[in-house]
Amino acid sequence: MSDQKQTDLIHYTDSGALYGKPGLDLLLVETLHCRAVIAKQGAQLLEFRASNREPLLWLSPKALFEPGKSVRGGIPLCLPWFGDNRVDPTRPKHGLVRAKTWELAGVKELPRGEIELVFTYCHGGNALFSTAFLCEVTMILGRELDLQLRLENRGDESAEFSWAWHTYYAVDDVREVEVRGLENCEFLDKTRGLRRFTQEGVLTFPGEVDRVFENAPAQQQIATRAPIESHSENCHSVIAWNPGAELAATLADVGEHYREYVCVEHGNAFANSWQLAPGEMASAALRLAR
Ligand SMILES: O=P(O)(O)OC[C@H]1O[C@H](O)[C@H](O)[C@@H](O)[C@@H]1O
Repeated sequence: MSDQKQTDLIHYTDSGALYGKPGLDLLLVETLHCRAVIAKQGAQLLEFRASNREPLLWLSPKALFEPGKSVRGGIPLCLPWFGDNRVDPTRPKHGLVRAKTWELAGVKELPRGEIELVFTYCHGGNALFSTAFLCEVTMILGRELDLQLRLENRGDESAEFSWAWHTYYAVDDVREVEVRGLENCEFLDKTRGLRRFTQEGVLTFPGEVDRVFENAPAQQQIATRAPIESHSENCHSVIAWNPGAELAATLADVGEHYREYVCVEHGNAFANSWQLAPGEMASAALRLAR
């Protein structure tokens, strides 16, 4: 692919130019198939919309674009731990990589016109997470969205990694959304001290919902106007979250907008966390379509 083509399809821009809030470097991808915006911080997809389709992702109108802080919306990647750190809860929630600047290691136009972007982040090992690791995220931006994760333990001891693609889907009203594909599955309820329950029927969001499904099925459907299909490979945990009105009012970058999204996150957390030996590599994938 020529450099010219590369610059035609990908624009290097920033959050000041796109959202009127300077702070983060962004990539804007516009092709016949789709439009996407990605922050180099966290390799975080902020927007994705297939041509003539509804936007897949929600980006908060109150989002902040501050270096070192995850942006509210799109698909932040939580890694190397999901949620509170189990050893030391004072460590940042959801791990480290969502607030770090990643390297754009590859850009390719595929034969059918999809754009493939490869981002890498290398952690050297520090007081927050002692094991060194290499993380690679590949995004294939076409009519559908394909995400792939490769994670390698580069340390000299075995370590536990828990992680999730923390996807914020755009919906008309979360109170009318149904998530299908989790019926009869057990979940840990984060709003009730992580006690275990069984999901009776489809999952709905009448108020605050924060549920961790371990050993979850590979496919879900978010039933709303213009339904969303998710298909994962080697992602055994699904986390469903919406804060509801009361909790949202305490989140400066959500507030009254909580009805506009639902999070259905895919990864490997809690009982599904990855234990990787030195030099061991693991991978997973997620395909999303609307
Ligand atoms: O506000 P954040 O750190 O991005 O976390 C947002 C949410 O992420 C996950 O869905 C967790 O299960 C929730 O407990 C958490 O509130």
